[in-house]
Amino acid sequence: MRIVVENVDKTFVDSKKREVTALTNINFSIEKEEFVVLVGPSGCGKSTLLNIVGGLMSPTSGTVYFEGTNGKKPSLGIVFQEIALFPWRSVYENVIFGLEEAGASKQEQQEKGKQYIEMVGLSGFENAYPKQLSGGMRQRAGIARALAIEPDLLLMDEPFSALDAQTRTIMQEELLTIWNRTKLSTLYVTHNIQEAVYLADRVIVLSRHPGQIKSIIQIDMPKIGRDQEQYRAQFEQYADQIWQLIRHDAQEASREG
Ligand SMILES: Nc1ncnc2c1ncn2[C@@H]1O[C@H](COP(=O)(O)OP(=O)(O)OP(=O)(O)O)[C@@H](O)[C@H]1O
Repeated sequence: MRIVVENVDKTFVDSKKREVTALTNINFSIEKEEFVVLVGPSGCGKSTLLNIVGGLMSPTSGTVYFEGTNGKKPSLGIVFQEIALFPWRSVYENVIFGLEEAGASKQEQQEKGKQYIEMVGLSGFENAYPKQLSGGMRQRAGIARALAIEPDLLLMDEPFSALDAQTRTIMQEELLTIWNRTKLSTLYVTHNIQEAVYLADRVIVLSRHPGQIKSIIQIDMPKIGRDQEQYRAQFEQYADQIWQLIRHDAQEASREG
């Protein structure tokens, strides 16, 4: 499956009835099994673009289409910064939610539920409720819920940004391990450059006012082990290249608060 974003523009009307161009002339694709990261300063339109790709919002003009679906409606797994788990459902019941909705058999629900709870490292917590979990564990449950439906495309909007730095590093590592097993086409939003270089096959750098693609950078390093000593110089080069591209916009964004 390939996802194509073609000539997408998005204009909002703000509370003072002024038009705000959030995105303009956005063109890119997500190839089968590709991990694409959208990076850019605050307000450049990352979340808007992710919502448009996920069909949660329509573009003002342009299209998003899926190739190679054999006429089937593509399925999407979505993980947001603040995972909205159902508080009245246990971890297991949250994880199988999408499978229930899709009408999967009880046996399939049990098998997939077990498989993805194990994959995110939550075995033993099946019967726990969201309020009993730490922030990192809630994100794990949310990821398992998104993965359990085995979606055609995984959309992640700053999934780890509310976590402390150590938990975040661990979750990034584990996400790569999971990705290596599932090979899901993924669109991942972050404003963190290190995270982008660590995870991406390709990084799409957005600029702001209006949000448009400034550059698309292929990360030519092995997917697993980029944090090893031998890649340190290359890693820093990519990070610096991206920082130079967004520096000016990021400074402006921080002045605007
Ligand atoms: N519903 C809305 N109505 C009006 N303007 C909006 C709306 N949603 C987003 N915008 C504007 O569109 C632009 C892009 O917003 P968006 O949230 O997509 O950016 P972002 O890159 O995800 O930002 P952040 O990193 O801060 O989350 C911003 O200027 C924002 O103010």
